[in-house]
Amino acid sequence: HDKWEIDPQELMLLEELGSGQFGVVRRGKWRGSIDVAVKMMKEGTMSEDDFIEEAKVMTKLQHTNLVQLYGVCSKNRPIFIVTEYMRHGSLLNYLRRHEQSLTSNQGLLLDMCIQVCKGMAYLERHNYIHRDLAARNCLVGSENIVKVADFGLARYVLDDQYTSSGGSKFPIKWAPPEVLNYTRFSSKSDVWAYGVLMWEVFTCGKMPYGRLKNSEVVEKVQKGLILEKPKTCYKEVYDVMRKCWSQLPENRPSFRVLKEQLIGVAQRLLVD
Ligand SMILES: Cn1cc(-c2ccnc(-n3ncc4cc(C(C)(C)C)cc(F)c4c3=O)c2CO)cc(Nc2ccncn2)c1=O
Repeated sequence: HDKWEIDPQELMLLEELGSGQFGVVRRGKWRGSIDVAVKMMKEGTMSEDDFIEEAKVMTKLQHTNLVQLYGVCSKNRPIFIVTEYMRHGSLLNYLRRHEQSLTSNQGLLLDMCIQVCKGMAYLERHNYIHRDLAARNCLVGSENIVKVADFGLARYVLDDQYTSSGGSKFPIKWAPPEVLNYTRFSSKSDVWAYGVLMWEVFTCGKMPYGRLKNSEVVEKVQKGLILEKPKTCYKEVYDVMRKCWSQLPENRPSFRVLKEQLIGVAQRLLVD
């Protein structure tokens, strides 16, 4: 019996949560009581057989700061991807909606960054690359818990506007030089994206590089321009962001090291 295969008859579909890269996502109940989110994969958006194979691995990735994949309904079309439900939606929307109360709460902003870092350190330990880490791809649950979502799914997107670095949907503003030039993804390219995510958190959801066009961002990033320090951000926190934006991947810290550094900063800042 394939543990990762979910019987659709055990699912009750409720309201729509939004439509992501692959089509409509709805809230649901699994086996009567478990809150889930169900992605109903629009035909032609994903290389489904490859994903179904990978789902066996993904269901084994379990951490409090990762949105848990419960399984898939792959026996009929469209396939369903069933995950844990996070009641407050994307971190990006959460930051923008709560800007007033968050700007004065550096401790909470830093805690959110540390939670994402813990989830990413777990993926790094399992040699798992996210490929599209950003505040829009993290989710918020009860008691300000933050989890990383949709890790690894970028590999199965069929839309080449998203997959090729020249495409209109490629996340240029979260990409390091080696990804812009050679689409060379690694945990160190996830670290660069994590630095941009920290900037998003401390600006409560501003767009990185403002209204600069993607082509202008590519040019500036390759010249070594980096995002400016957010107004409400301690210098020690900005120093950590800057390390994530080292031009060379080997000069960026690992998520394991980042986690220790950020916890250290939190202890120093929150004692005073
Ligand atoms: C698990 N989950 C998923 C979503 C939800 C809803 C719609 N689209 C998405 N998204 N968003 C982004 C996304 C991105 C990708 C890349 C391959 C990385 C590009 C692949 C996806 F498959 C998705 C997806 O499905 C999500 C994220 O997977 C919303 C939740 N919760 C709420 C709660 C209240 N209001 C709105 N959403 C929730 O708990």
